[in-house]
Amino acid sequence: MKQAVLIYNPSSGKELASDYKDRVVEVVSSMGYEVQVNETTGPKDATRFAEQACKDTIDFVIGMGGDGTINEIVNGLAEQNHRPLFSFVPLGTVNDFARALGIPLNAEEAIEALKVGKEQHADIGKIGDSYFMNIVAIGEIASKVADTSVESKTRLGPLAYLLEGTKAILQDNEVQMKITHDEGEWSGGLTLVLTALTNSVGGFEKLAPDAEIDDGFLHLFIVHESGIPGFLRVGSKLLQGRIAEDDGVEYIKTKKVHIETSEELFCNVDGDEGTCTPVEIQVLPKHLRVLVPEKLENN
Ligand SMILES: Nc1ncnc2c1ncn2[C@@H]1O[C@H](COP(=O)(O)OP(=O)(O)OP(=O)(O)O)[C@@H](O)[C@H]1O
Repeated sequence: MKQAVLIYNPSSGKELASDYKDRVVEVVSSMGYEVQVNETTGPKDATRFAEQACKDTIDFVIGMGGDGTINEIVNGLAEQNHRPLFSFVPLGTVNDFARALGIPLNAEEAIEALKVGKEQHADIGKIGDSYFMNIVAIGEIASKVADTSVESKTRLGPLAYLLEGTKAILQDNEVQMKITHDEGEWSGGLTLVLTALTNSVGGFEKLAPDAEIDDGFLHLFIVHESGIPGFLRVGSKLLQGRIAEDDGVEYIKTKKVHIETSEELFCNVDGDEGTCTPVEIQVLPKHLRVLVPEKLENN
């Protein structure tokens, strides 16, 4: 019999994971799997469970939790030779990877969608020694968003990100950066660098409208605009899905990027605090096999 492992975080979202666990087991069992359930208790548990699932040559890993849990699972899968088919039920406040993959944001619908899923390849990114599925953001704003606490995210939802981001803009701190990518180099005073794998960032799905989940590229946005007026203009272009056209933004498709900064900055990796600069970021094309709702197949 095929083997599956469910890894879920009981504290995710509005703490609804436990309510959905039994239904996931029921649905995945109906797909012909024997299902083992692993509940996380704290940081990196999901990574350890995912690594173990690979070592046990499990066929299918299902995650349930917010982007933090899904990121931890991807980190557990990424380094292993045997990488099981992967899917997940999103329970976070933002759920960027689910948006990018077309997985329903409603947990009950996402669970039912497993039954009619199709396999698709997905790129992932590597930053230093860890992996991401969605975005690395570097700059004062990015550091602030990573400061948003789990409690505050649960209470305020996406508003928490907006509040923290706005506070950071008001501080108006421009850092010197040197950015080396496949097409050359950029140096100067910068407020924000975004390195995206998908089109969905911070719950907003128009950052990189051209980005496909398996296109083999990092979509690099260098925002060299500082101050509130410039940011508002960049923000309004972003809302229209046209940020790449703004004079205050460079947009480059690259497979690798190296970023050095005049002062050490934390990188915000998939919404959480990651490593510090300097950093090297690269794409690992089609590194994961994911189960997604059928309509993505023809994209
Ligand atoms: N049982 C638990 N109780 C409390 N915290 C846990 C538990 N298990 C894991 N965690 C922590 O929860 C974190 C991830 O939370 P979650 O999956 O909700 O992501 P998130 O990034 O907060 O999601 P989002 O930002 O989309 O709401 C993990 O990094 C881990 O440290």
